Amino acid sequence: MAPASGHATEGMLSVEDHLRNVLERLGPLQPYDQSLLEAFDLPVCEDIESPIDLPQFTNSAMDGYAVRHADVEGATDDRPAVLPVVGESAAGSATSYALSPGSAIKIMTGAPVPSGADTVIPVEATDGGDGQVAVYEDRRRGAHIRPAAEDVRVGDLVLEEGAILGAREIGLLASLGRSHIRARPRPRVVVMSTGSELREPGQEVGADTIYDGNSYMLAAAARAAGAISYRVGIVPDSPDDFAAALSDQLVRADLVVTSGGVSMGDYDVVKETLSRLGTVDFVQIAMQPGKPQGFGFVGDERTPILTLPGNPVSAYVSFEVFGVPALRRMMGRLPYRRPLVQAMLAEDIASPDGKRQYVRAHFEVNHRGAKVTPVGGSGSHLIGGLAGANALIVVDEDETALNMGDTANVLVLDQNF
Ligand SMILES: Nc1nc2c(c(=O)[nH]1)N[C@H]1C(S)=C(S)[C@@H](COP(=O)(O)OP(=O)(O)OC[C@H]3O[C@@H](n4cnc5c(N)ncnc54)[C@H](O)[C@@H]3O)O[C@H]1N2
Ligand code: MOO
Repeated sequence: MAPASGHATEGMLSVEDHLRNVLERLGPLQPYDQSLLEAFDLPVCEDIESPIDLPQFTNSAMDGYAVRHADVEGATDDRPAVLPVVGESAAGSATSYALSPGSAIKIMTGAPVPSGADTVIPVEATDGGDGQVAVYEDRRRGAHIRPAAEDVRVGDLVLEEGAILGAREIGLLASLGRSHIRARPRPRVVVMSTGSELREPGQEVGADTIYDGNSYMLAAAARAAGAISYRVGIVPDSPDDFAAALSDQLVRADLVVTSGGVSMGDYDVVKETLSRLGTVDFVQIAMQPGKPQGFGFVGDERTPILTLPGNPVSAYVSFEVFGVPALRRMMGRLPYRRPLVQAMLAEDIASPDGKRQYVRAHFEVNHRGAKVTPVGGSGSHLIGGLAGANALIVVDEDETALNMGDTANVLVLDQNF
């Protein structure tokens, strides 16, 4: 075998090239009418114009009495305005009253204001009477009346295509009478871990077996990115088992994510099995961690598949760098990638030339600004250190060192974007 020669990153693709390739080959999923809550946190795929006014009808902001302002003007404790109570308007009661001069109608919060009334006197400013009411305090004309259409008018553009459906947007749509909304489906991600050394949490592990942390981590990371995820039980390092498990899963997958079996070993089952199909490219990326990667399509439906390396930190970082943008592309959610933020570096960092390094770190904002501190070691197996991090420092390909006090680019994990 020829000895390795030339630059350490010769033959490797850059992170940017691989990510571009993934994003170019994926398209957004087809939108459909989803029930409102299903569409939570998804971008809406239509402009929404209001079909109704909000408020729909002029209504009371207080429990009290609907009156004509002229009939109560100047009322005080000593000289109350006494009016006959000629009816009642309660929220949800369809009765429509007209108020004749010199009378009052009892009214509840949210109930339609009778025509002829221009002011609501809260019950606290009266004796609360039924047959007749003594009003002890004046209010300005129009007090406690919520006019029809003061908030939203029929035909107003209330949400633009692409807006994210959060609690407030969903509340508004329901208030406009929308039960369904056009949005892309949440991608269904099937996560598979390969490795004959793996065991399920809860089972016994022996001297040469380990727990399958990756499939749990990646299934959780997919959910955090807004997807639905299904975790498949451990698949041993056998091409037949892997091919069978994969083909069983395709029916429920918009994206398959595997971990393990993509490097140079004798039992690298993912690479071995999928390379034969010719539809998945296995590449080496100039990044650390996360060097061996694969992306392509499998099955009759050409389901996209991301094959991530098995080292836990490599799998996590790879999912953050390639998986999260892939899912956001499928959801039609911009921006595809987590924005970088700048922070003051609290320690020196060395980084390999020609590779982009993702350094586990702790990010905080204090009174002096944003600060980031590397945590744990750099080994790709250090899941304990990974769990202690809340950020990744991104050291560019052409940087071999960053010094304490430098401004570093940081991916702050777990933040909505
Ligand atoms: N000769 C070479 N060896 C390796 C290279 C290389 O270029 N030449 N690359 C190294 C790098 S970098 C990485 S990353 C790993 C990737 O390996 P695989 O994707 O083939 O993964 P495995 O060999 O199956 O496992 C690697 C490591 O991770 C542990 N693992 C795997 N799956 C899980 C899981 N579900 N939960 C927890 N831990 C898991 C596994 O036990 C191994 O320790 O290859 C290097 N080797
Ligand atoms: O790329 Mo591996 O991901 O360095 O451990």
